[in-house]
Order: sequence, then C-alpha cells, then structure tokens
Amino acid sequence: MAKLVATHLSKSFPTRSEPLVVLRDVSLEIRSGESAAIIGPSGSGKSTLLHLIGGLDAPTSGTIDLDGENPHTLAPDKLAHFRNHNVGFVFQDHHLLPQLTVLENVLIPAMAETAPTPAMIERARQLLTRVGLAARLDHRPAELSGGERQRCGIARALLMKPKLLLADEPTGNLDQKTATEVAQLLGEIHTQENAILLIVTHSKELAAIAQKRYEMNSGLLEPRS
Ligand SMILES: Nc1ncnc2c1ncn2[C@@H]1O[C@H](COP(=O)(O)OP(=O)(O)OP(=O)(O)O)[C@@H](O)[C@H]1O
Repeated sequence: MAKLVATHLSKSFPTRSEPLVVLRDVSLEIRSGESAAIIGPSGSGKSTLLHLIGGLDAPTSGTIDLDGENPHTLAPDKLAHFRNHNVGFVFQDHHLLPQLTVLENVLIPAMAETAPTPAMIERARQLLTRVGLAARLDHRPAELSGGERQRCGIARALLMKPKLLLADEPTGNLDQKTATEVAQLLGEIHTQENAILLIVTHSKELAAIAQKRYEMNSGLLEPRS
C-alpha cells in the first residue's frame, strides 16, 4: 500500500529584505485510497504545499516520501519521469490543450514519453467512459461545458495510474450543482483507482468528501474535524 509522508516541511521565498516564510513545519500522512482536504484563507500556503508534494517546487527544509521515494533528491530528468508516473494534477483551470480532442488531451501524459500504446488508448477511453464523456472523445475542449472539461482533466490526471492525485481548487470555476457532481466523481474515482487524494479548496462542501481535513493558517497546518 502506497503512503505519502510529508515531514517538517518549510518553505521560504527570498525577497529583497527578509525571506517570506510561507510554510512552517508542515507534516502529514495519507495512504492509498484515503483522501485529505486542506482549507484555509487565501495566501496561507495551500498551493505552495501542493507544489512541494507534487515535486513542482523544492522545500526549504523537510522531506517528502511517496511510497519510498523522495522526489526532491532526484535529478531533473528523473524528477519529470517521477511526476509523470506517480502524480496526477487537477487544476482549477483545466489546462486542456484547445487544438487537441478530448481523447488526445487525456493521452498527453503518455505522449510525454512515447507514442501512446493501444493499451494506453484503451485506458483513456475507459477513463473517459467512467467520467461520463464516452460520447465526447472527438470533441475539442471548447465544445465542452466547464464541468465536462474538469471531468476530462480528472481522466487525464489518472491516465498513468498515479499513486497520488493532487487537486488544486478543482471546483473553483464551477456552479454549485456542477461542483457537487465533480466533487462526487473525485471522491469515487480516487477510491476505485486506490490513489491518495489531496485536495486544496475554499469549498467546505468539497472538503467534506475527504476522510481527513486540515486547515492552513499562515503556513501552519492543523487537523480539523
Ligand atoms: N514563487 C513565489 N515567490 C514568492 N512568493 C510566493 C511564490 N509562490 C507563492 N508565494 C507566496 O506564498 C504565499 C502563499 O501562496 P499560496 O499560493 O500557497 O497560497 P494559497 O493558500 O494557495 O492561496 P489561494 O487560496 O489564494 O490560492 C503568498 O503570499 C504568495 O504570494
């Protein structure tokens, strides 16, 4: 069973005067099939923490261990490979490529390394069926609704069977009803995929789908009920 362990993470950004301290001694642990949500005010450090955990930025101190590997000890090419195979990202703005079809967008993580294999194409089709987009494979993102685009983004994030699914305000741009549907989908599909799900959100409703909840305030992470 995979496990994410973040231990004593701190992050500061240099400024012209004192460094800006954004994360202060943050630790958390989440297992495969479990989910955690982090809520907290704007600017409190939530996205920064997600970036460190996903290997997009390095901590000033502290360690991250995903199933025995610390992404921040890897050389840049190995880190890119690690991220592509172990971490799926779902963003507030879906980050789909407008010129590609829905199916091609979902295949992007596979295309980062080789031409997609028939097995990958089949997995992409299956994921798109599971997120309710079976009839939209050949459509472009502009032809989809906001919720459908987010479903496509979720399918893309899961293509490589990542151990970790990171979602940064995934329902932030959606109306209430669509946000509820996407939240339910995230909750169901990460369990089916046995992935670790970590969500950053302002939405209490989205946070409610997670088994563990935390609040971030000025870079300090506290458990919440
Ligand atoms: N690359 C950077 N250089 C300097 N400061 C940064 C950088 N990235 C983030 N920050 C600062 O770190 C603080 C925390 O930002 P972060 O995006 O993590 O907050 P957040 O809790 O996710 O906010 P929001 O809910 O608005 O997305 C902010 O003050 C931000 O300006």
